[in-house]
Amino acid sequence: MATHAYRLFASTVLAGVLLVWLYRATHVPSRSSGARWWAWLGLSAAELWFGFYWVLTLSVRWSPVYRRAFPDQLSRRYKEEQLPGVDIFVCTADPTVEPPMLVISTVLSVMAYDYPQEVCKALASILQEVPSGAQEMHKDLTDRVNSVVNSGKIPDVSKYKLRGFSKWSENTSFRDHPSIVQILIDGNKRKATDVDGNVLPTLVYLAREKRPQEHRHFKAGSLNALIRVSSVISNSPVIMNVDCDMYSNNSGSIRDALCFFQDEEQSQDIAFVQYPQNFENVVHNDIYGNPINSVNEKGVRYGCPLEDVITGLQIQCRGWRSVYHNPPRKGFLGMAPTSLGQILVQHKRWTEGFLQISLSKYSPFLLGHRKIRLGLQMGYSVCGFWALNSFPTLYYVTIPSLCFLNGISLFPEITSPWLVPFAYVVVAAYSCSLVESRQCGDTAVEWWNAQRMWLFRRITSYLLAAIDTIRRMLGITESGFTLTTKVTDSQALERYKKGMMEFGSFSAMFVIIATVALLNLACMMLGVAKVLLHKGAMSLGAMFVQAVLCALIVAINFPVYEALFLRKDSGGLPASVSLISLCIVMPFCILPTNLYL
Ligand SMILES: O=c1ccn([C@@H]2O[C@H](COP(=O)(O)OP(=O)(O)O[C@H]3O[C@H](CO)[C@@H](O)[C@H](O)[C@H]3O)[C@@H](O)[C@H]2O)c(=O)[nH]1
Ligand SMILES: [Mn+2]
Repeated sequence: MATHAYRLFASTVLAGVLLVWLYRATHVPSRSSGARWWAWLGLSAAELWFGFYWVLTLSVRWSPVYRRAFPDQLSRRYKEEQLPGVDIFVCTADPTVEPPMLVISTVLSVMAYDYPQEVCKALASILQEVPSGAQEMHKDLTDRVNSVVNSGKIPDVSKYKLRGFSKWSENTSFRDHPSIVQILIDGNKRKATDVDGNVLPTLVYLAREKRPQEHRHFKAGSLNALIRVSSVISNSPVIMNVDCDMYSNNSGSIRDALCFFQDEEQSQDIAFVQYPQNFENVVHNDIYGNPINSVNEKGVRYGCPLEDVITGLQIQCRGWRSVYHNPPRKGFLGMAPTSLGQILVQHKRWTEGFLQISLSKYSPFLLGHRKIRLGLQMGYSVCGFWALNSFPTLYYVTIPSLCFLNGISLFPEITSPWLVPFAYVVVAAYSCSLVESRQCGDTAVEWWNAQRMWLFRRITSYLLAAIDTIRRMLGITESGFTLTTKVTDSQALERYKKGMMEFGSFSAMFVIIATVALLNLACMMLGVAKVLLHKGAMSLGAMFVQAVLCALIVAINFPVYEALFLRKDSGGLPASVSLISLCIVMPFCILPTNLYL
């Protein structure tokens, strides 16, 4: 029922989009109008893209599938010893941005799964650059781990017990060391139990070999190293991958996932089950509009910072299917970045990875041709083309406002019937997004914050990702994996909890954000003043849409003005950012349009 209602609604929006395109095509101003003609052309291109992109997004809403696991049925059908072995991989790459205590908590959480340990020998592998005493559950564990991290040396007592760690000698370094494998708990040899007598799973520590001249292939390299070790130690048929910042929140998740893998009808085709990325540290009315959905899966490809997506796509193209499982009790809880800079950098990495995939032979349309359904190809492309949204969005939040300032009208007048499709498309699209947010449990404020982040991401992360992808294709730069920082300083955390946006240091991304915000503020104030002074309020009719658009951009940018002018704390925008954006905005306010458009 809901699906049919959505399809009907989507058809009306499509009609609106077509009418908008029709208006653009039939009302083109004469070439002699100069600036207006150019601005019109750009706006038509932007709207053409937005319409096309909206059609792509239909694919993920057209026929949704809802899954439920019945773990009781699983227990009824399979005896404990018939259940397949499961190996759990936890990767970590850098002890400064990923504190070992965080990694240890994640490892402990996955060791606590409700799953027959004797049978499955759940292998929790830690891939870590510095040694740590992960299995020691003493009350002074934190101190000891931290002292190992700070000194970079393992105490002799551990060396004696755990000989693998002795390979961390004076001569090894972060980027240059042999493979180190240490079985911390061996479920095979003796019955390893915790203080309460519960059986513990096998726990293995692996630091893969690293040499300065060899490419590490980021997380994909880690996972493949873990797969090799696991094939020797346990050779379990099922692998589970958890990021070091994503701890288990439900001891039943393995059994839930197995319901799909063991399903009598569908299991033959199912290669991976993914759980959504949920975050624990997100506060009420989160300023950044988290959570961000991503995936966890198995099987790994190199050559792209989005190893998960490219591998998942390849698996699908080989005829396998996947399951997205989003149970009411969250399977995993992770750490969301709590500063704007971190979030934007994380999104830049994702966007760049997606665009790389879309432009390569692994593009969902090329690789997936005749192998996966069109809907799935489109679904992949929704993220695949994130980057391409940057140019039309940047255009839409600058040019109409500048034209407003200069008295150039680009939209139907307030009295024109052509205004209806524009208004309908915008109101319909945003109401739909608000309803979806509310259904996911977000508050209206969170939705509003998410719209702001949507704008920021498009004009910064997406834009820089597009530019860097072009640079990479020209051979100027190489792509990298910028780890998301998992430590936040306490003052910044306090500000986050109060719902303040964290800017802080200088960044080109902040310059773009501040410039767009300032430009719109200037256009709105000067534009309204001009209309009132010279032409009277009646003339606002021709500019109505642009005035509203400009005012909305100003409204959504409120935290930016705060950070530019009002805030005194260290999370505000640095003076250098304000200065540069002012210097960019000034000329546009003074010069007549004909000179730059
Ligand atoms: O060179 C690297 C870089 C990262 N990692 C690990 O990869 C995981 C994810 O890294 P993180 O910095 O937390 O990135 P996120 O953006 O939070 O991760 C999302 O995006 C990644 C792809 O970009 C996916 O691999 C993740 O599953 C997904 O949660 C962590 O366990 C890291 O330790 C490595 O092992 N080696
Ligand atoms: Mn992460």
